[in-house]
Amino acid sequence: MSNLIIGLTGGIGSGKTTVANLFIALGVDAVDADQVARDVVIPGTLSLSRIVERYSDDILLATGELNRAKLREIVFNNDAEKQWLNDLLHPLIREKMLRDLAACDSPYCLLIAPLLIENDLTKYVDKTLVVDVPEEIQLTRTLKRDKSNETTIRQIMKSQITRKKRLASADYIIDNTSENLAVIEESVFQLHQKFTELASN
Ligand SMILES: CC(C)(COP(=O)(O)OP(=O)(O)OC[C@H]1O[C@@H](n2cnc3c(N)ncnc32)[C@H](O)[C@@H]1O)[C@@H](O)C(=O)NCCC(=O)NCCS
Ligand SMILES: Nc1ncnc2c1ncn2[C@@H]1O[C@H](COP(=O)(O)OP(=O)(O)OP(=O)(O)O)[C@@H](O)[C@H]1O
Repeated sequence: MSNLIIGLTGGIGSGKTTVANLFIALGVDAVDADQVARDVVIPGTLSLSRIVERYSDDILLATGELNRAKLREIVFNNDAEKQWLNDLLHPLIREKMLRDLAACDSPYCLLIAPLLIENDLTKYVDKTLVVDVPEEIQLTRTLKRDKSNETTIRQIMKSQITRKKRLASADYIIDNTSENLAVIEESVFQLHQKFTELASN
């Protein structure tokens, strides 16, 4: 169990994974809620059967895995379906995430969670680190990365807390606007030293 848990959050496409990978390269253990969300719907799980019951086999890829792109289009364009999926998955995600966090043993560890503030997961962390970029950058980077469309991405952004409220909940902020990775690496390194010191006190 680590001495200190840092909650790393940010809106869709803000750069949570990019920033988290820089901490991981420095030897920091991390639990990624997006990865946990994938783990709880692998073939053979009860949750995947519930999803198939609701949307039929059409929601699966030929491999039997969840067609995530298809479910993304459904839930982020229909609030009731999004609520149904959140109610199904969030308790399972929370349980596995807490188990994985207890197994971390670097001096401090990261909980990477896009909905850290929205889902009141801040109670499980000691400090909140927000990865921040302007909304237009979130949109352009996500569109470039995913085979999605602008309407869906804007819907996802709308279903998350506003940038202003997220920043107001932050103990620390990483500005991820620069496209020069060395700049981001330097911010991460400064924070790593601060967190290592906090964890040793
Ligand atoms: C709908 C799904 C299958 C789409 O999968 P896809 O691979 O396209 O996206 P991925 O899971 O990588 O999520 C991408 C980003 O979308 C945003 N996002 C995902 N789920 C949600 C949600 N329920 N509410 C708001 N934003 C969300 C986050 O910023 C996340 O980082 C997937 O997002 C999902 O299962 N969501 C429900 C579980 C959840 O809330 N996951 C977030 C971590 S707690
Ligand atoms: N500083 C940066 N400069 C240029 N591109 C970046 C930068 N940071 C991240 N990206 C790119 O932007 C996209 C989104 O970044 P990333 O996947 O790290 O965000 P995320 O917050 O984890 O996203 P999601 O919420 O969707 O899981 C990726 O394609 C990534 O390579």
